[in-house]
Amino acid sequence: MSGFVTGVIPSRVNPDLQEERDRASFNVTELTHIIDGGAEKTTQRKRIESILFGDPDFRGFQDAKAFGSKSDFYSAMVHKSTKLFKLKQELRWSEEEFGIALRIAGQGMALNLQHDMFIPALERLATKEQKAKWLIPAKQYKIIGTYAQTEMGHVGKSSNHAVVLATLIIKGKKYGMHPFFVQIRSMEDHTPMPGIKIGDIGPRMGRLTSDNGYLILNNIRIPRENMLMKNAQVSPDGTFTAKAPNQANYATMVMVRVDISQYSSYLLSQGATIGIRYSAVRRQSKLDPKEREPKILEYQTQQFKLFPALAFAYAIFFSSRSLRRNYTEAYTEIQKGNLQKLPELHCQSAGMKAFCSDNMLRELEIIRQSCGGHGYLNASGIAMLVTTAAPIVTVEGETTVMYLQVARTVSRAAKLVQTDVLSGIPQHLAFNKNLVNMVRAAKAHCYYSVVKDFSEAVQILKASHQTIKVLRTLCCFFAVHGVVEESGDFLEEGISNNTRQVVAPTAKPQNTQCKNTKQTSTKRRVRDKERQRTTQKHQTQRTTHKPTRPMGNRCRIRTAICHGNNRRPNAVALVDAFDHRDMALSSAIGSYDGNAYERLFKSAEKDPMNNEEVHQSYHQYLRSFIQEMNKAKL
Ligand SMILES: Cc1cc2nc3c(=O)[nH]c(=O)nc-3n(C[C@H](O)[C@H](O)[C@H](O)COP(=O)(O)OP(=O)(O)OC[C@H]3O[C@@H](n4cnc5c(N)ncnc54)[C@H](O)[C@@H]3O)c2cc1C
Repeated sequence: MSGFVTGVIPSRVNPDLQEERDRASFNVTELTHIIDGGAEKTTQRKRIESILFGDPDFRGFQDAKAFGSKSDFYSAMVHKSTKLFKLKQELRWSEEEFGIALRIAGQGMALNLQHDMFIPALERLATKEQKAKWLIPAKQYKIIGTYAQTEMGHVGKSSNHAVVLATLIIKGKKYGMHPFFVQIRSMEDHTPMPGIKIGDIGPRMGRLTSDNGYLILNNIRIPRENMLMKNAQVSPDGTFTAKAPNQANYATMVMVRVDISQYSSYLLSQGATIGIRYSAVRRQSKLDPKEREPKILEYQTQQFKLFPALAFAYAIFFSSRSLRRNYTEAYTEIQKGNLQKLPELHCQSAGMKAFCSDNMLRELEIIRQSCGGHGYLNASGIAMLVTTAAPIVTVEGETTVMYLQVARTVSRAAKLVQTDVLSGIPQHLAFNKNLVNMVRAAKAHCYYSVVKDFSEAVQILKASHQTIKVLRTLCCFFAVHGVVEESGDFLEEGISNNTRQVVAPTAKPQNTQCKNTKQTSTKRRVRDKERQRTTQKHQTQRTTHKPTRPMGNRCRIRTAICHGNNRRPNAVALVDAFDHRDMALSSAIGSYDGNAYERLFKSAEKDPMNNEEVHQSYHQYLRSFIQEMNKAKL
């Protein structure tokens, strides 16, 4: 009997989903181990998951997420955060274990900034003596802190201390932004310190659980010793000495950008799991009038929506893991006083932060729409992912601004600015005139880097032939997807004069695709040299060119990708490999057993609106209104 009627969720896996799993051509557990970083890391993660989801306080939050006021959410999250901090101490979790717990325990934890920014800022910016004074109490949760760089958006209700980034002025001379350690609330009763105005930033889109606040410092005197002086010092007589370039003061932001890149792949992998599992159990409309309604995953258009998202999730995963390695290496050097790699790291992390979060948000919204009406429900899990992801493109460096930082080192964009400057346009105007091209160049550069990282990761992977084959196919798909999406640029640049050149996969699915991608990137390398020579020719082509119907070709290529590579059989297995527990996904339509409708119904029943058959508003307003209308003689 259906769970709709009995209110019971079947214990069996939905046969439609099982059918997809049975088709997989590779070992899912092997890929899970690769994602976790080894079999022992999978065991470690599962142990932490069991601790967290075995605790009713963490389980109960799944419902609070769906029903409740902003204040309820915040309270639930403060409770959850403090509980997690205590667990860290009681179970003596390492930083790595705690990082896993933070990722799994949920998005938007109220006190996340303590570990995301406050402690890292003290670690990176404080002197040895300052660390003894503030870092140790922060790690013991004796003080709760935030990181306040922009005017609004940091922790408002929870924190009692802040690392404030402010302009240092000595005797009227400005020395740039520097970090200061400031007490913002009383340690006795949590009231704001004199001269401090602090509060919640107000209703916002999603993120109901996090504590975003405003902070105003009015005539606050911060003692000289409270400037975090690892990178620059001010002596009692006002002498300023810099030990490192000012960029070093943004080391915390670089670290957070690396975190965001990795977190983006995590959120997108959750979204892809929900979208693909749901599409395997949802049947709708007719393809063949004689057959039953197909799974929506059968539709090419549905594959168009979901497979790029899946490829992005894997691509960003491998690339951000490589960025993490680079960061760890560079940070070790930085700690030894060698700051040589800092500018490169700054640029890399800015580009990856923008690329990963930007694409994650776009793909999540596509997945949400691919779930039809249920994608609109909180119970789907996907709607919550979109609102969680939305501010990530803005925090720690807004996407465009980040891309522009990358563009400053992209040679083609620099040439465009240079050409304008040489023609007599003032530099700032030349810069502004080329901003759109610069962002496009930065995006292309980032896409290329992610493809490169992904393919290098697959090349050195020690795994079975089947698993490597699946990942290689996914990597090729991701590369070709980028070419297709930007086919206009490829045509314009003369890299391809007809996008049909990359349609070849239909004939020879995987190898030909890789070859074409390789050819394309080789052509890209020689593009700059050729560009000047061919400019004249292109101009002639553009004016005399017969339209090549790029949109038609674009569709054909995407069809070829989805079909030719025959990736469909592995779609469910590829998302299963992320191994998201149902508790972590918090999705009625994306659960492992695929019993979407029963879970949706059960979730709707939990809505407090359904506690009574007849809502109080009927007695208050509706009944009298209906009666009045019935009496009225019209
Ligand atoms: C949820 C959330 C949490 C946050 N947490 C913190 C926190 O803990 N600590 C903290 O200090 N801050 C925090 N912030 C603030 C956040 O860091 C900033 O909002 C972010 O850096 C963007 O800056 P902005 O709001 O000033 O946007 P703006 O810089 O004003 O951007 C607005 C628009 O102008 C464009 N623009 C700006 N500059 C340029 C340029 N040079 N060239 C071209 N276009 C440009 C942008 O592309 C964008 O389209 C948080 C914000 C949010 C939403």
